[in-house]
Amino acid sequence: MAQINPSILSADFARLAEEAKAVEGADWLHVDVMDNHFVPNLTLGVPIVEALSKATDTPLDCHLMIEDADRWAPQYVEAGAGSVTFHVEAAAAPVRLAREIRAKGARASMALKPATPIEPYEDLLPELDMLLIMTVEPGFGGQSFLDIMLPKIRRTRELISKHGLELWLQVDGGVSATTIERCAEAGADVFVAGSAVYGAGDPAAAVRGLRAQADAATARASWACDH
Ligand SMILES: O=C(CO)[C@@H](O)[C@H](O)COP(=O)(O)O
Repeated sequence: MAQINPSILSADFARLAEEAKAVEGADWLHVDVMDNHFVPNLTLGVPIVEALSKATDTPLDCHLMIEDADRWAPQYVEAGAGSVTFHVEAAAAPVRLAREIRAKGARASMALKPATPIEPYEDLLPELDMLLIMTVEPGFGGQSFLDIMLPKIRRTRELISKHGLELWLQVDGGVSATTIERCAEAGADVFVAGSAVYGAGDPAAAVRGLRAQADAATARASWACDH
């Protein structure tokens, strides 16, 4: 079944605990950590992740858009994240870092900006629990989905199948009722949605609607048949 991870970047930061509860029923809560260096925006850090992990039963999927990921990522596991995503562009030693995240008890995930190809990282895939393909330039919610990322999603799904991996394939940026089916058909199975969830009148219903659309699209997709 498709997983839907609401991004709290689109939530009301003054009411984070309530906003987390508003999407209970989602698979994970996506937490965007930005340092104003790796991306031109600044959000939150370890203390808020620690507080959020106590405020909700939904596991936290922390997406680190920060420099010096090797130093900081393990601290997010200690703060209570169940999954930690670092950007390959910001990690000096991605294999060592993925192993450290797993050894500390979280799922290890690596993200690629739109201009970063997947092919140089094929041999790293067995070290990961999830691969995140950014479908916008990281930094802000509410941007338009980049259709030109669909071939990268397809190629990544082929690599996952070729190696027989259980790796989850996440997409993030501009995912909505109008784009989620294309992502699912291309091979994504984990969907981050910010404005499409928190901009809806009923965020929990928006999660259910997106999941139903993604499941229907996956059922039609050829990649899912040999899964
Ligand atoms: O990481 C990011 C942006 O850098 C995302 O998680 C956005 O927060 C998604 O927001 P929408 O595009 O779904 O509004």
